[in-house]
Amino acid sequence: MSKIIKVYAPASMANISVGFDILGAAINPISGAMLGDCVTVERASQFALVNKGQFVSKLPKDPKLNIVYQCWQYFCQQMGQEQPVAMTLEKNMPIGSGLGSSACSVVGALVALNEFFDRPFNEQQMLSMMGELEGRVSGSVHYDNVAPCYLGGMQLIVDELGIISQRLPHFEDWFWVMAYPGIKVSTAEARAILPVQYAKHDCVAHGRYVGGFVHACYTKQPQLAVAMLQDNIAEPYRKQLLPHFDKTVQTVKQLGALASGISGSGPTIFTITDNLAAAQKIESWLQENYLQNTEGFTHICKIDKLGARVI
Ligand SMILES: Nc1ncnc2c1ncn2[C@@H]1O[C@H](COP(=O)(O)OP(=O)(O)OP(=O)(O)O)[C@@H](O)[C@H]1O
Ligand SMILES: N[C@@H](CCO)C(=O)O
Repeated sequence: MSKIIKVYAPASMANISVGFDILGAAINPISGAMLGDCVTVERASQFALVNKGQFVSKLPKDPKLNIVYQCWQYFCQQMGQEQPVAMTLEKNMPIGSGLGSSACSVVGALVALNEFFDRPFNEQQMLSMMGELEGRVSGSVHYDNVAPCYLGGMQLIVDELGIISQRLPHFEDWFWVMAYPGIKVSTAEARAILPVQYAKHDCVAHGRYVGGFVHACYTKQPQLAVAMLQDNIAEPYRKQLLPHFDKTVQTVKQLGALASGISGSGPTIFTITDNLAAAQKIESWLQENYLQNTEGFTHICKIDKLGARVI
């Protein structure tokens, strides 16, 4: 029987307000819906890529610009031999959503290829390849979508001593209400609007927030963690790209949100609560008020502990 590998790569939220480019988590809707891309690899005499899925029409028209094609090329280059395969991408994630859409395709493609060829690359080599590919489409190498999408859980990018990312403990009882309004924000553009330099007091505050959040996760202090979830690096500059962000944050707080922020570079927002009834109330309000068109959606999620997996 011929070998076929199919991999599911979950959506992720980068930054989580407090960790610009260094913190991210994979997410999983509690409804059981699969929020992520799937990539299939099988043997072929020449390379082929078939695209399908809800957001297939949003992919670049030139197939060589599809990041999945570039993943295959780069993977073969790193293996030192060109190996033709037939790949299928199920593009279920909207592009430019802040849910790590390109990361889903990159991670799905590289994990499927690595499994298909009996794992020529180890975890750190894989992560490094994923960062390189993500960097090609988003304007700079950052691991805060690819690392959680690949490894699952909440990931802190350390990138020292040969280790790119390590898992942080998270609060199991938190619900993450995700709302994608249906409009596109390009990561490269959302990066370009950020300042080149920050004032000393902002750097000090940022260090306090991210240090405090990591400490609170390890010492299981949810209240402190919530207080530390502040973004003084990206949110003040990016919120203009999102529909009435300040009013949305204010309203969901009144509905029971513990904290809210921009998922990745937006326009998806996340809202945290430890209460399912409040999560449902917030979700309904966001559906009515934050979605801008029929492509928008909401999901109540938990952190996905598994990351990319063969299905
Ligand atoms: N398979 C693919 N999936 C997603 N984007 C792709 C793919 N192939 C090529 N691209 C291109 O990569 C770019 C991805 O843009 P961008 O980084 O803004 O989206 P994103 O990954 O959805 O963002 P975010 O990480 O904030 O969710 C787009 O220009 C898109 O056309
Ligand atoms: N950390 C990246 C994530 C992009 O999805 C950014 O905020 O630009």
